[in-house]
Amino acid sequence: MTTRDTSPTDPAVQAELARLRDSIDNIDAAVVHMLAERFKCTQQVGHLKAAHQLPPADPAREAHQIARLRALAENAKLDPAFAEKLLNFIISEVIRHHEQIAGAAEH
Ligand SMILES: O=C(O)C(=O)C[C@]1(C(=O)O)C=C[C@@H](O)C=C1
Repeated sequence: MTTRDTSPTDPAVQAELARLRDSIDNIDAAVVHMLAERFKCTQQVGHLKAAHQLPPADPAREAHQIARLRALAENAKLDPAFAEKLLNFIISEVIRHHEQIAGAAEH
């Protein structure tokens, strides 16, 4: 049998896989809920920035967040490069939202 074989496995292995997948599903749900809360906050930041003509991006704040997240990741034994990439991905979406809000406020 190879590792790619899809034939039925030992029931104990199936049960362990199902148990781990239940935990993964719970964690993924928590991540989605936490991201939704974060985006609710950043939407408010976007409106505040647009109302006061502040730029969508704040590179100094981002540098601080990245340094902090990398340290947290290292303590948590998570790859800091991955944590940085993930934060940059989220922030780039936030900046896109901020730009849309600012654009809409101009009209
Ligand atoms: O804190 C801000 O000024 C934000 O707009 C929020 C946020 C973030 O998502 O954390 C997004 C864009 C900025 O460049 C920095 C941080």
